Amino acid sequence: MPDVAPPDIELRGVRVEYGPVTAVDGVDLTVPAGEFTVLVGASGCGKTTLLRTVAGFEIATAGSVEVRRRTGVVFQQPRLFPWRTARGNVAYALARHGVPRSERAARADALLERVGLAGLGGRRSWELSGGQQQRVAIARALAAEPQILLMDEPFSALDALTREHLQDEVRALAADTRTTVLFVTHSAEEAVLLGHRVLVLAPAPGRVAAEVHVPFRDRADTEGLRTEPEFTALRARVDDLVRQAADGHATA
Ligand SMILES: Nc1ncnc2c1ncn2[C@@H]1O[C@H](COP(=O)(O)OP(=O)(O)OP(=O)(O)O)[C@@H](O)[C@H]1O
Repeated sequence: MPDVAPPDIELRGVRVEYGPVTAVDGVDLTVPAGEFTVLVGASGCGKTTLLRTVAGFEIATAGSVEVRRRTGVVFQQPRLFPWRTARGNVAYALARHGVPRSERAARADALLERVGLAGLGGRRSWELSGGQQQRVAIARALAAEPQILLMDEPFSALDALTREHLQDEVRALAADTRTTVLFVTHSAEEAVLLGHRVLVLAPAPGRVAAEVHVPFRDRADTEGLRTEPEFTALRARVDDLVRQAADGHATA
C-alpha cells in the first residue's frame, strides 16, 4: 500500500450551536492537501460558521474537527490596522510569526509584490482601493506561511473587474504554492471558477446538500473560461443546486 497523507481538514458529524440556534449539523468535510474546496450556499446556511470552526474560532458541540497543518485566514473585510502602512500591516503578522525585526521589511515587500502591490508598501489603508486593501490582507495571511488558506467571501465587497483579477490571482497563487484552500462564497460563478470541488450547503440547520467536481479546474489558461459553454453550464447547475438546497429539495 502506498503511503497516503491524511487530509489537511477532516470534519465528521460536526454540529455548531449558537445558544438555541443550530447553525450547522451533521457535517462531514474532508479536504486533501493541495485541493481548492469551495463552500457555496444561500445566506444563513452555515458557510461562515463552518469556516470559523475550521479556523478554531468556533467550537463544535458535536462531532470531530481535525485541521492538520497551519492555517491563515482572509475575511470579507480586510480589517487592516489603519495607522500602519501596508508594509507595517504585513510586518506585524511577520513579527507574530517570529520573523526577526531586521528581516521584516524585506519579507513584507516580497509578500506585497507577490499579491501585485510592488511599490505600494508605504501607503496606509485610506490610500489604497478596496481591492488593494484586500491584497494586503492576503499578503498578511501569507506571512505565517500557511499550508491551508481559509477565505470567507474575500472578494464580495469588490467591484466586478477587481474581483475577477483577484480571483485569477488567487487561483494561480494556490496552484503555484500548492496551498490547500477552503473558500466561502455565495456566487456560483466564483465557486466554479476557483474550486476543484464545490460543496453546496442547505440551511436550517446548515449541512452539505450536494457536491460538484469541476473537471476543467486544472486548466492553466483561464482566459475566456468564464464565457465557455462548459463553464456556464456548470455554473448554472451550481446555481440550481443552491436554489434547490435553499428550498429544501436537494439531498447529498
Ligand atoms: N453569533 C451568532 N449568534 C447566533 N446565531 C448565529 C450567529 N452566527 C450565525 N448565526 C446563525 O447561524 C446560522 C448560520 O450562519 P452563517 O453566518 O454561518 O451562515 P452563512 O451561510 O455564512 O451566511 P451569509 O452568506 O449570510 O454570510 C444562521 O441561522 C445565523 O443566523
